[in-house]
Amino acid sequence: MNTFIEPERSQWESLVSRPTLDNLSLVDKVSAVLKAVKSEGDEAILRYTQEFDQVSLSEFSVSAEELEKAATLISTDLKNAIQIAASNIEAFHAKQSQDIPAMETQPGVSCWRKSVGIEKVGLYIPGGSAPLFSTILMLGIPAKLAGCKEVILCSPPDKEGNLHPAILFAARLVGITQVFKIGGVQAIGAMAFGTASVPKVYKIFGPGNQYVTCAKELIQRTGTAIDMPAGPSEVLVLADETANPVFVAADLLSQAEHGPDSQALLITTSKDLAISVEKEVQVQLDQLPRKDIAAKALQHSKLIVVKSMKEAIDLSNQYASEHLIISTNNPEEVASQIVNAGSIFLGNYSPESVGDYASGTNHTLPTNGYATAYSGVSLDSFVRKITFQKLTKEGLEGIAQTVVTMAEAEGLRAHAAAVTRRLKG
Ligand SMILES: NC(=O)c1ccc[n+]([C@@H]2O[C@H](COP(=O)([O-])OP(=O)(O)OC[C@H]3O[C@@H](n4cnc5c(N)ncnc54)[C@H](O)[C@@H]3O)[C@@H](O)[C@H]2O)c1
Ligand SMILES: N[C@H](CO)Cc1c[nH]c[nH+]1
Ligand SMILES: [Zn+2]
Repeated sequence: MNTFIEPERSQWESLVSRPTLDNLSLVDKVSAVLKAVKSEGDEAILRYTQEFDQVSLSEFSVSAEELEKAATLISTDLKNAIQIAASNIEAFHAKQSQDIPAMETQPGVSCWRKSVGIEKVGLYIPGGSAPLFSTILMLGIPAKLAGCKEVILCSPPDKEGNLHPAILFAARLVGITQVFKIGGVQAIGAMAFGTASVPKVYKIFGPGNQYVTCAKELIQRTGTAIDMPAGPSEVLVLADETANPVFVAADLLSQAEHGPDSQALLITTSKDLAISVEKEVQVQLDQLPRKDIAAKALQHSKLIVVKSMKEAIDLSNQYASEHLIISTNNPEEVASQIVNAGSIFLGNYSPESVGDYASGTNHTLPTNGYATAYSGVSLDSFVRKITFQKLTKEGLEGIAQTVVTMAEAEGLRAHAAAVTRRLKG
């Protein structure tokens, strides 16, 4: 890991930049794949699966037998762990439903709001460098709670042309039956445009690498909605001198191991802590099987020493991290001043990886600074909130003059007439 830095405020802008691929060539490459999937359908998917995943498939669809057999291919311990995580995620997401019962805004004017599940949704489950079956729980459980009728899933095949059995087990657990072995841009294109094998959906969910995230951003222009830009993982640890360097290093590495373009930041008021974390990261890095990936991510990760907790909070808000861990002696007080973050972990015993798997919160979160404007996935992401109103005749009489005055001021006489014609005679 790079040695710590002590920047002035004027240097902060460069600190909050992310390690992104060259945007123009990324967009060109992704657009070309999307265009081919749109015009050639399954044929283009086969070709790109060969090119990007190095596997030749004759069929993308996973059979019902394969889904059923998966339970026999993973350990009882893993099945139990997935079930405990699923139950916590379901409990937390079930609490998120937010209908507004009918209420009178003025006499005789009733308004209410109802959530209705999006009918057709597509879930992208990353699988390039690790089969992230935990993401199925994060997306499949709220989709079912929301009442989405058709839920399909795409994930990249491994070199033998298979999906990891834990992916299939988790899919079956949450009730998903349409599973496709398709990854990357071609998966996003398939779900957005529809092909002979893959149904078209109205909204696409799920995290992924920069190719996947760019494809999601581009298909929005063609009329398919997306959850949000959830790209390469990132974590920011905000710490004072009371933090434990062993825990902090472990947290930084837990996100660095996701991919070479992940980013891990420490912002601290303590130079001693920064020095200890730097040493500890090296010790722990050497013990990791994904050491090479994490080491690449650490090249653009940073240990930042600031002058005060106020500066630490300001810089953290400017960075707008996907995950923020607050390891200070007063984490609630610090958290109350955070306005930009995807998900926050308080105190010394709340490692970010607990949220990745099992505490109950969603791990599909905005990256690359989008936490300034986007929320992570929740039950809300899977519904449309339809508003309703019903007026009595007296209610319309009571509100008529307000509407007519405003409509005439906008020069929209027909709007006014839709009210007045009802009240004449
Ligand atoms: N923000 C979040 O909520 C969140 C959650 C989980 C994971 N993640 C991130 O998801 C990412 C998963 O990445 P991954 O790569 O392991 O899996 P992935 O499934 O996102 O991407 C793999 C696919 O990328 C495509 N691809 C690879 N190289 C390509 C190239 N040169 N040109 C075109 N396409 C190419 C291939 O089709 C492959 O199937 C990581 O960056 C991780 O940090 C983010
Ligand atoms: N940290 C990832 C979100 O950025 C989610 C994840 C899945 N598995 C492990 N981690
Ligand atoms: Zn993670």
